[in-house]
Amino acid sequence: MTDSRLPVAVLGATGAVGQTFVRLLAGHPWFRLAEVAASDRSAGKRYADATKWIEGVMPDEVRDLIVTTCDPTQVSATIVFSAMDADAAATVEPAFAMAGRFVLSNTKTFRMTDDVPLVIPEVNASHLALLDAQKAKGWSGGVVTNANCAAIAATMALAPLHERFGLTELFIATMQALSGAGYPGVPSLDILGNVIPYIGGDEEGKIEREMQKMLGTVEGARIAQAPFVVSAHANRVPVEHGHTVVMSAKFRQKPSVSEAIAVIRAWKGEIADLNLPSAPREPLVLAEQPDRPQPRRDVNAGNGMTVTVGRVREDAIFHLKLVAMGHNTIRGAAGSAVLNAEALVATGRLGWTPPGRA
Ligand SMILES: NC(=O)C1=CN([C@@H]2O[C@H](COP(=O)(O)OP(=O)(O)OC[C@H]3O[C@@H](n4cnc5c(N)ncnc54)[C@H](OP(=O)(O)O)[C@@H]3O)[C@@H](O)[C@H]2O)C=CC1
Ligand SMILES: N[C@@H](CC(=O)OP(=O)(O)O)C(=O)O
Repeated sequence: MTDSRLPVAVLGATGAVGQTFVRLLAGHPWFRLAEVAASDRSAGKRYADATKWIEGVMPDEVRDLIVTTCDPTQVSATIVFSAMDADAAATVEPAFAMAGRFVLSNTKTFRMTDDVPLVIPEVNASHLALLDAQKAKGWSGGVVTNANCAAIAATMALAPLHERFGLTELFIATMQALSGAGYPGVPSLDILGNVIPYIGGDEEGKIEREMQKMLGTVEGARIAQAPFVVSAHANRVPVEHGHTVVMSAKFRQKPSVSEAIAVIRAWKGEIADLNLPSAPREPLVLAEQPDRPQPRRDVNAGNGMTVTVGRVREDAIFHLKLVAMGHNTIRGAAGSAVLNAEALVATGRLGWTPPGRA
């Protein structure tokens, strides 16, 4: 039987996020993982030999693929997921876009570039319109990015409140899981029984900048950022998966706790009607119990694509405080990029219709 799914590629396929792509794409109804690429160190090897597989069992269909370099002359897929080292992405991702490919990138490199959309489809699928502006660079493809993993969890929780009440000030402290640091990541003797109040690579700066872009609006060839200020504290904690963010927020119009809860419960987001394969039935869930969300209990909600919110209550300095938690390598990274690709396809930007859709 012929496989009518679209062949796709993963750049940085041997890394921690790359492996999450491989797991999420195994058995995907629209996409078939056909090509894997990584650094010169891995190129030419079988994927199974080049990769130190971290979680579960490596899918059979990828084991014997030969790893190529991250070069558009070596990779033929139109949809290319990028989980590359951020410095290498600076030249590689534009080269793919120039060669007519659509790059769905996890890296920080182009997130804040004016004409590059920074997308959580439920929050701002409309920002994909920026792809039209990228044509001015001579690109026949394009680059779509997803945000920092902690910023994604926070933005999803705040999106319904911002839409209704207008966020003005946000204080946020994160408790970020170890898988966010890649593999082998933080040495065990540094993190066991410990909390590290610092995450390198300007983690706090990314959280303080990226949310305003995601919650902004399209204005021609750029995004008019949402006008709120953020103060972030990022911490590494001994949790395997799941970034927890505790937040205090102030709004143009002060919501009561019950209004805030009602707005969060009612929120479905921008893509509810598109029926995308990776979209969870509920992008946001409000936990009933007073001691949730917790990574151990809630991280796999919606196959890792649901963000769980809890502890919505009054704040004596700001207006409201709340907690949100999401899977950092699924909703915070590879799962979001796959959902972005599904949104691109479903909105007709590839001119390709997936199997089973009219
Ligand atoms: N971990 C997380 O939760 C998140 C990570 N990200 C981002 O995703 C990206 C990948 O992160 P992560 O998987 O943790 O990192 P890893 O270090 O685990 O993996 C990096 C990948 O990039 C490849 N690579 C390194 N240098 C080059 C190069 N010069 N040319 C081509 N490929 C190269 C590596 O290949 P090789 O094996 O051959 O060295 C490997 O496949 C990073 O940009 C990170 O910031 C984003 C959101 C969340
Ligand atoms: N820095 C994040 C993971 C990451 O790579 O973030 P970014 O994609 O913003 O570089 C963490 O440690 O949990």
